[in-house]
Amino acid sequence: MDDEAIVLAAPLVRTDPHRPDTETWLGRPVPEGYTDMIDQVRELLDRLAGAAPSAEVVRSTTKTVAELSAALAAYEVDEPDQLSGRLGSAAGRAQVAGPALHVDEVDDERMTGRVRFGRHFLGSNGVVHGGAIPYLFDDLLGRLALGGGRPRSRTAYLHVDYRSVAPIDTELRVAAFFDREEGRKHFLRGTLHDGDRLCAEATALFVALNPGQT
Ligand SMILES: CCCCC/C=C\C/C=C\C/C=C\C/C=C\CCCC(=O)SCCNC(=O)CCNC(=O)[C@H](O)C(C)(C)COP(=O)(O)OP(=O)(O)OC[C@H]1O[C@@H](n2cnc3c(N)ncnc32)[C@H](O)[C@@H]1OP(=O)(O)O
Repeated sequence: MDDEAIVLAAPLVRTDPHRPDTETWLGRPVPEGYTDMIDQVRELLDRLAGAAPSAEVVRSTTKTVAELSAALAAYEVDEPDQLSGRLGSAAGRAQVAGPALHVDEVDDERMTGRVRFGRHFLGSNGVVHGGAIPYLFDDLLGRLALGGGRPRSRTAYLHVDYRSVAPIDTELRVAAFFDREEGRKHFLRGTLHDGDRLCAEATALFVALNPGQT
């Protein structure tokens, strides 16, 4: 079984995966508090984006962040052992490059959830940066592409239509649908809503990798 199949086995049930008490990655326990640490880093990125600090605060923050980087550098691991981005049941897979996506319901053909883009993802005028939305869809649709026991696949194209602005600091709804497959080609579609208002929708092709294809 490949790594993705192992990870996805856990979240493919009706669940509220936010802040799981315990989680394992490839049979190993995830350190207690790991997702809390990721949440704090998300908060830090939001605060950083929104702050115009004094020179004194800039100096002390720079020092503190450098110390944190050094502490984590001592625990650097190779890709197979990385936790960030690999925790399928954590918000946003514990990957701060993207927003904290919470999956609420998932089956083989459909996935629904919630997402909140913080200040870190601000473009302008209180609206999410246009580049953050394809990231969200790639992640959302990529997860569903791997569902249902389907083989590993890669995004071949991702088309995003921006229908109306997506506000930051607002809980938005996401949905993903597995539309059809034609051989190795898997066609998926996704939506992002603010209440009843459609903010963006996406269509994507994921191509299943051949055995041994890297
Ligand atoms: C990143 C996550 C890592 C996870 C690690 C482990 C655990 C994590 C836990 C959970 C993970 C959960 C979810 C994952 C979340 C997100 C997923 C993100 C996925 C990505 O973000 S991944 C990076 C971006 N992605 C690329 O980096 C692709 C670069 N590219 C290629 O790697 C090749 O290009 C490939 C493989 C796509 C195809 O190559 P190939 O040689 O295998 O196959 P071929 O070219 O023959 O295409 C076969 C048929 O698809 C048609 N086709 C192909 N491309 C097309 C296009 N653009 N438009 C229209 N049709 C197209 C052909 O026309 C033919 O169609 P036909 O058979 O009908 O002729």
